[in-house]
Amino acid sequence: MPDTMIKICGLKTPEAVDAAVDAGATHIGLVHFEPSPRHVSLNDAAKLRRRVPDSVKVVLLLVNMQPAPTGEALDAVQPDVVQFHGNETPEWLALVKEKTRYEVWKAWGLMNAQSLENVLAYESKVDRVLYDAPAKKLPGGNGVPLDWSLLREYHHRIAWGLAGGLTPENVVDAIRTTHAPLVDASSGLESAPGVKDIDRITAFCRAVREA
Ligand SMILES: O=C(O)c1ccccc1NCC(=O)[C@H](O)[C@H](O)COP(=O)(O)O
Repeated sequence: MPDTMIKICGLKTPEAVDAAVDAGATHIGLVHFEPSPRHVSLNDAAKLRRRVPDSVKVVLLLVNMQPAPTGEALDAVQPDVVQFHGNETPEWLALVKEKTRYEVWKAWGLMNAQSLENVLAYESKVDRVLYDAPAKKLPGGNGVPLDWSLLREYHHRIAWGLAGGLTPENVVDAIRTTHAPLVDASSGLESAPGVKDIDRITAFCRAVREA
């Protein structure tokens, strides 16, 4: 079984980015969504992006942006992946995938078996679906686990990843329950909203490798 990919999301500082890269993250996430405590400006995201080695993918995270600002954000940051974390339609994401060079991910709030069926509207329109807990005060980054049993023995038709309330303490169980090929964590690796804890980033990556 290939190693589980690791996305550390909501990074705002060079120190946190460097720590995630050094700890073995395969993806680092930059949130451009002003209501989030992890929001980074496009200028800061571009600076952080430039310090990431080619071996690690940079994911720019957007929420319900219109086409023109989406293009401006992608041009400014030049990520490897764009993750849409709002109510973006399959048609819009298929257009982004067709017209740009970016890997396209769709975050999907997983509530029940029906929501697992509903996400199939994005099949062949995105590169990966990131299953997360349903939106709460924020569309994501809420620190709430989803029901992993929904994914036990599920036959996935779209490349996927697991997010939602993952921590160094629960990620081994999450991987063993779901066999997620990628895990994503944000608030569970923080000492305060938006403040990443370097030791927790390191512990999370170590736990994933031991799963
Ligand atoms: O992280 C945020 O603040 C955020 C805000 C708005 C939309 C998405 C956001 N995060 C996206 C992610 O991919 C998070 O890593 C994911 O939702 C898991 O977050 P957490 O439950 O805090 O680990």
